[in-house]
Amino acid sequence: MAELLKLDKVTRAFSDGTQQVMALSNVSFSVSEGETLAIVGPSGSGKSTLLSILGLLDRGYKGTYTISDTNAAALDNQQLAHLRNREIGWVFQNFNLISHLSVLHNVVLPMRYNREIDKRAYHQRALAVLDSVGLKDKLDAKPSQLSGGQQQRVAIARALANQPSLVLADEPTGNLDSKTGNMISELLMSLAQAGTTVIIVTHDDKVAAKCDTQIRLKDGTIAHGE
Ligand SMILES: Nc1ncnc2c1ncn2[C@@H]1O[C@H](COP(=O)(O)OP(=O)(O)OP(=O)(O)O)[C@@H](O)[C@H]1O
Repeated sequence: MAELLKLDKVTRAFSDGTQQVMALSNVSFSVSEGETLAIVGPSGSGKSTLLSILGLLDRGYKGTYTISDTNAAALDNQQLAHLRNREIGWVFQNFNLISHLSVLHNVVLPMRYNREIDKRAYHQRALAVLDSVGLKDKLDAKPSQLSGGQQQRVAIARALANQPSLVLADEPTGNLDSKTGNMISELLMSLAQAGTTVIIVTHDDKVAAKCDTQIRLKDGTIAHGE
């Protein structure tokens, strides 16, 4: 499979006023189209920092991040926002659905920021992704009327609305019981079979083991052979 993204010697330092914290040091790896990757490691090892860079939310790093043949550092804020909206879908631990919007309208929302999609196609596309996660019969429900697993499936449908090449999931099973978490991780794995790259930050070894590749961070570097 072709390469989707590549980090080359990515380093991210934060200053707390008196001293520098190296959140990431010289991190290099690449991920292919349709690959599933788990990022694991203890608290403070740099997982969130890495996810922010991969998600084009943080540009304060040194080194090179290339996604879809584009060097992220060469883009201005508007180009970055465009690339983010087109290429990346997010899934969070707490689902982050909009409580006053129906399931259907939560999924339509990201399309409203995508000028490449005709307004007339919104509903049809939302229906198709909701069908693919098994929630076609919950279109008018509000998030609070759904179980945690159903809410996460809506969130996955929303992440897919713009047909991204990359889905970034931050502890997607962290708020779910193990059976529901297993279903959600299987659903995320199935996205990769359709060619979407899936990167999951997780504390759950069972989720990590399902991924093609695991990266273990330790003090901001990739730990090998542990
Ligand atoms: N905005 C910031 N300012 C200062 N230091 C930061 C900032 N963001 C992260 N750090 C530091 O960088 C290091 C890595 O943090 P990060 O949040 O990436 O770890 P993590 O592996 O995601 O942790 P957790 O599992 O607890 O979420 C930590 O030492 C953290 O204190």
